[in-house]
Amino acid sequence: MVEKILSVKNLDVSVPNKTLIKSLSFEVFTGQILCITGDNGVGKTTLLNTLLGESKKVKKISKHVDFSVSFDAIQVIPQFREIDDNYPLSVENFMTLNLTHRLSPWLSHSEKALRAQVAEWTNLNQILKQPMGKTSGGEKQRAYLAQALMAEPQLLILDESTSNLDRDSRIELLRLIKEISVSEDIAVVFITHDPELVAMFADVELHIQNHKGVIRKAELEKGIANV
Ligand SMILES: Nc1ncnc2c1ncn2[C@@H]1O[C@H](COP(=O)(O)OP(=O)(O)OP(=O)(O)O)[C@@H](O)[C@H]1O
Repeated sequence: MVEKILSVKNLDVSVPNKTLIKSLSFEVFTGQILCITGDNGVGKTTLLNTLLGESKKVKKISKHVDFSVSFDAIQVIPQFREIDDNYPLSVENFMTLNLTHRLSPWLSHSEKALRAQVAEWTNLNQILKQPMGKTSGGEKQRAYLAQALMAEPQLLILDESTSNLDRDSRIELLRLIKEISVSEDIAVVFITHDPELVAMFADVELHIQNHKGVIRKAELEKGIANV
């Protein structure tokens, strides 16, 4: 069932002494990918940080930002991070690194079952025992996605997470995310500069220009069928 996860109404996005985006309004729903686009410096990452700040507040009194989920239900996958070639942790151990509610050093049956499910979704089964340092760029981003999915999020946020990947890996990552968002009812917010990915995968595009956000529908008919 489609559910509204976030509603933003007339929000001003600012940094000290400067308003970057004025009176921004949009909504985010489960099973959908919202792409946020716009030139460098228009305020996309600042918008994201503003929203995350609101989601952390215990008393939700903002007139402008209404989350139907708590901060714990939100996972962020940032831009590609450097992992040293000698980083020894295996892909499967990396996936469970952030499980916070563990009472013992061992995984429970349900955590193992979830890890197996997530490894299948993210196409990591063949490399679970491989050290993260020996994985490719695309495999690393899928491992970050898997780590985020282990938290069973309702909202997944990707900030330029594909920018260091080659075209095939970018498309594969987004195709997986699209499938998972639909099957697991996860809302996705994807900040990107890549028009091809927007055309293929966005359900809605929020384009920021001249301090304003404009909603554009992606041309879905050009979409996944052509991949
Ligand atoms: N804490 C801060 N104090 C002052 N200015 C800031 C601060 N944080 C960001 N800025 C400025 O605000 C503007 C928007 O930055 P932001 O990173 O949100 O843009 P962006 O749209 O995500 O850009 P990019 O596509 O390059 O990542 C930039 O000019 C940046 O220098």
